Amino acid sequence: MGCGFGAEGTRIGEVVFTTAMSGYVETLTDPSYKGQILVFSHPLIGNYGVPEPLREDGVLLNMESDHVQVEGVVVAEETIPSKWNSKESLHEWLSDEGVPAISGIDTRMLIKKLRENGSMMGIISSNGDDKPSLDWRYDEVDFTDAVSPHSIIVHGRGENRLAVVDCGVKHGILRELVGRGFTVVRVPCKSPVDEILALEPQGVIFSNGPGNPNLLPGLAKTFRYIAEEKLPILGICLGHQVAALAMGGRVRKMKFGHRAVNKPVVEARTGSCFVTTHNHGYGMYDDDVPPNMKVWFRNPDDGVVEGLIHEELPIFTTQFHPEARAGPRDASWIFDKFAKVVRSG
Ligand SMILES: NC(=O)CC[C@H](N)C(=O)O
Repeated sequence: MGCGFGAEGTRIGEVVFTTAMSGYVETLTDPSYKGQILVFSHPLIGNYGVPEPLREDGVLLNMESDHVQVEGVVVAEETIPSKWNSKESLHEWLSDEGVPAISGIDTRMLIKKLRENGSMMGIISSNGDDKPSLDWRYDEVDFTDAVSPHSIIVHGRGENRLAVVDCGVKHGILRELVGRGFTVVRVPCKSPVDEILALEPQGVIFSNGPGNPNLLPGLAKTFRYIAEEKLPILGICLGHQVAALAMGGRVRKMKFGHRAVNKPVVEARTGSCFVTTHNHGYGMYDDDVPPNMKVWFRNPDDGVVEGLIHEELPIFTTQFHPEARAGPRDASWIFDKFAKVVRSG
C-alpha cells in the first residue's frame, strides 16, 4: 500500500524495474513498455517535471512516442518539479494520460523480490476494493498491434529511402535516421513483404517493440524474405530478437531482464566496451545464436548476446538501444555504420 497519484483506475501488467537514474519521460513513452508496470529504483522521480513535446519533421525530439505507454508506475517518492521547461508535473501528465501510479513504496525491497523471483504479473489500483483476476500473462499477448501505426508514415526528405518495420519504434531511432539524411518510411509491423519491397527501400530497420518475440512468426518470415533480397538490415531490440528467430536461432525469457541506461556491452572482435541503454525482458545466449550469424556484442555481466552480425549478408543487430534516449551516446556510431552500408549498396 502506498499513496496513489496520476490517474485513478486499476491496471494489470508485468511488473518490471529500471535502474535508470534519470530519463523518466523518455522511459515512460517507450512503446516497448506496453503491458508492463514499471518500478523505478531511483528514489526520487519527477524532479524536472514533464516538458512540452517538441517535434521536427514529425519526429518527437524529447519523448519517444505521443503517449505514456506503461500500464502503471511505481516510485519511492514523487517529487515536486523544478525546471525551466517543465510544463506539468509527473502526476498531472499521468492523470491526463490515464495511467495510475503509486508512491511511498519500498522500491528497493520490491526490486529485490523481482530479482529473486523474476518479473511477475501485478495489479496497480487506486481502489482497494477492485480485485480484477490476473487472467492473462504478459508472455502470451502480442502487444505490437497496440503500438504499431495503422498506415504508412513518412519523415525526412533524403535521397536514400529506408523502411522502418514499426513495432512501436522509439522516435530517437527515427531522429538518428532522419538526421543522417534519409527519407524514413514507417510501415505497420504486420505489412506484407511485397508492400515493404514496393517502397523500394535501400535498407530496412526492424524496430524495438513490446512483448514476446516468439509470438511473431509472421514478422520473422518477413525478415527472412527481406534478408533474401540482400538488403541491408538493422535490427534493434525486438528487431534483433526477430532477426535471431528468422535466421534459425532461439530467444528466451530472462529472469528479470535488463532495463537501465548504463549497461556495458563488449564488442567481441575488438574488446571495446560501450555503455548503453537497455530495455529487454527476452534475450539469447551463445547457444541460441543462429548459424551464419556471429556474436557482435556481449554483456560482460551475464553473457547475454547483445548484438549479431551475419557472416555473408549485410545484416546487423543490437539488443541494446544505440539511439540511447535516455542514456549515453556511446553507440550512436552504429547508425553511421548502417548509413555507410546502405549508401555503398
Ligand atoms: N525494447 C524492446 O524492443 C524490447 C524487446 C522485447 N519486448 C523484450 O522485452 O525483450
